[in-house]
Amino acid sequence: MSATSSTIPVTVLTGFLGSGKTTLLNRILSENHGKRIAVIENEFGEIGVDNDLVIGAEEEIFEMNNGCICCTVRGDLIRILSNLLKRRDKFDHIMIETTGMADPGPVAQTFFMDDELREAMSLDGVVTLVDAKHVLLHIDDSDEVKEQIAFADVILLNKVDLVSTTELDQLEARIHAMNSAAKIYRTQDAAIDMDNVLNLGGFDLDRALEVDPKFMEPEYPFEWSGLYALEAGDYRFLLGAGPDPAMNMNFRSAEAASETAMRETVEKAVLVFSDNEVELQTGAVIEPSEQLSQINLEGDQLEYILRVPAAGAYTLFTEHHPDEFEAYITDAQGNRVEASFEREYKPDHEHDEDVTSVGINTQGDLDLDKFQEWLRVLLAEQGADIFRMKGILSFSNSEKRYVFQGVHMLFDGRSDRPWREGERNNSLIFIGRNLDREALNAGFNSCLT
Ligand SMILES: Nc1nc2c(ncn2[C@@H]2O[C@H](COP(=O)(O)OP(=O)(O)OP(=O)(O)O)[C@@H](O)[C@H]2O)c(=O)[nH]1
Repeated sequence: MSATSSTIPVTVLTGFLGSGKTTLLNRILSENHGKRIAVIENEFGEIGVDNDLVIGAEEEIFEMNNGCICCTVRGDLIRILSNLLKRRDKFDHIMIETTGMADPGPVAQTFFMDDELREAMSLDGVVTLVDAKHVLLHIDDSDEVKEQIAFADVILLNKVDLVSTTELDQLEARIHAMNSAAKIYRTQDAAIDMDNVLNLGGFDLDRALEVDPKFMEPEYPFEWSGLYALEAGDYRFLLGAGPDPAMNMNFRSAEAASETAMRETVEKAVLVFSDNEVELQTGAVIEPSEQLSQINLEGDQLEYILRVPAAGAYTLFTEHHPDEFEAYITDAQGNRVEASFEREYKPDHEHDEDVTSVGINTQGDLDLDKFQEWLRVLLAEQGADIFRMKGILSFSNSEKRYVFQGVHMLFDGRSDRPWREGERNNSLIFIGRNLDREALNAGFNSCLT
């Protein structure tokens, strides 16, 4: 129950060496946003060179010089923050820059640990700078880079001038697969509206959903569906070479040519995709059915026949996005037929990362005791791997929303406003390493009354 509106917001700034942290800090300190910011630098080595690079105006800069790892830093940080508190009338916001090599966890944890600090300060957000040009050199073998991404509430994909849009798209997709709750901005010289990095107000579920309406969705065995209004007759489904030698698909009839009708077929298609597939070679005829077809995609120009028995609405579900294979449909005259509605789904096989996020979105009320016990055991066993968790919960004994966030084993929550009519719901997200989606869902569900 510590976070109140009178607490001082603290932003933790992370990012690998050279990613642009100092550049961002300089902006924050020189821009006229009306906030007085105290900056704490957590520097490597004996002399904090960055101190000279930061354009300090009225802001005070404190420096921690004792290296970067874990507990020593935390002790030092608590001491500095406690000193700052004695002068709390002098500033409105605290910014902590961590070293490029550090896991931001211990720094973020500080605000959940020390009683005095919990009363006075609240973690407003973790902002992570990512060097769009160089991050790929480190992302595979640096735990720090993964942790910095996983901890972030906001990610600045910086140095966009040094890479192509395609590279940026790929990088953003990869980062997003690791931390689906973070808001990602593309920046050059860390140019960003201050409102996007300061005063994030902890975790805002609406914002997370706005970032990715799919992040709370279950994963699907297909990536795409399209609804077509077709006449009776044969259509050609044409595909070029893609990244995979074969792909599962299901062609089925729909109730009507509407988006709702397409949505209604989704659960049925999920069942079909869990069935055994029938392997088909190029030229094969596919009729609308409950059959899962595995179409062979070896070759540059492939074609399957979609045989439509009667005029009506039909849905095509494909394991991969048609764009990956430059796939499209033509009628008998060779005219391209476009889908009336399309939808993309979050795939369940995209995560090549050991760091991922698991979102849970469930109706129903939680039993407080059961939930506390579940969380206690979960964090005792896997706290080291759970970097962040955030959520809004509905407890059976309360009329108010319960908002919480945590870092590793430590977490902090509070009741906020009353639930509105029809709004009660539980939504939370875990971001971490080796997360077991099914076990988390099952464990959470077992706490419902
Ligand atoms: N091309 C390009 N260079 C940038 C951009 N942003 C920052 N830089 C440059 O990258 C270098 C590193 O930026 P810093 O802001 O010092 O990075 P840092 O994260 O503070 O670095 P460390 O303190 O070493 O961890 C500087 O020379 C910046 O001028 C950008 O968007 N594009």
